[in-house]
Amino acid sequence: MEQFRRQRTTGAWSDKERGIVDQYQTATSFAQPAAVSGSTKIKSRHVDVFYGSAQAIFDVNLDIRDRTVTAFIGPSGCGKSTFLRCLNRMNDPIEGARVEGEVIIDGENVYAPHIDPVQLRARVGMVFQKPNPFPKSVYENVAYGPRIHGQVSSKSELDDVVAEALQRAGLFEEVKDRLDEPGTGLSGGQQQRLCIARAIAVNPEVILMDEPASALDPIATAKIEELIDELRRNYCIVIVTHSMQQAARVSQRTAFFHLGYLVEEGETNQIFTNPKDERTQDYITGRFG
Ligand SMILES: Nc1ncnc2c1ncn2[C@@H]1O[C@H](COP(=O)(O)OP(=O)(O)OP(=O)(O)O)[C@@H](O)[C@H]1O
Repeated sequence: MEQFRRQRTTGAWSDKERGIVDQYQTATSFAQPAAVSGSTKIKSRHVDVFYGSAQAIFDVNLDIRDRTVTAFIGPSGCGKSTFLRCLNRMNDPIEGARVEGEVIIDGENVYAPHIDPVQLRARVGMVFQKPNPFPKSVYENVAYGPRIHGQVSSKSELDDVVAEALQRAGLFEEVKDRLDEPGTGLSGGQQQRLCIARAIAVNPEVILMDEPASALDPIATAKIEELIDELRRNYCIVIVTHSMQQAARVSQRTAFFHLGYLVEEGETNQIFTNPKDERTQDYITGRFG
């Protein structure tokens, strides 16, 4: 614990701040001891985003590691979701939205003219705040992606892909006798795990999660967090969260955004216990947000 008791670079912690930081430390149940050793999967370079004439993201340069959970935190409206959507071109369909700069995944700029956004979104899947299963069966929700992307050649192969995705999403045991029932009939937490299974089924490399547990109760949230911790063994995961405790629990790296700028990025422990920038310090200790 001693390493967490050092002074921050911008001055000594007050007792109140120290208490808050200690809470993050206690909240950190499984993510922190993990190695933060994944190679760089995604690089953003000079990314600006505009909605019409209003600029929402300013010159963001960020390296995101593979097999690591990176949390985006920051006050409401600071641009977390906007920047997350840049990573799989989900801003493209928004009228008036314009992205400048480069997002490079495995050495290739995803904004290059030859990139097909639909194929990109299979490689870089997304899970939203509100679970949004299709109005189809549990099975069809998961089978849809592999089928339209032509990734399977027979029904039995599709059955295997569906079962494996449900297993990886920690849902198979709960739904194996309900595969033909509507996905919308599952509980909120199960629906969110179904959406994660749907994302996994097309064999992505990156999973983006925009506040994936904010509509869920604490038990369902805990299951999603455990699942995220499990999934990072195989995927690059980026999660937007309003909960700093959640960021501390699930992520190994954290990026703090403020007013459209990336203020600071680093190991989650460092961001929460020894931030370099006073704005990060003020945010994590609740001075604004
Ligand atoms: N579709 C849109 N059209 C116009 N402006 C938008 C749009 N989406 C977001 N914005 C603006 O861009 C800025 C960043 O919003 P964004 O939703 O990315 O922030 P955020 O940090 O994710 O916020 P929150 O935590 O409240 O979800 C805000 O000023 C917001 O009003």
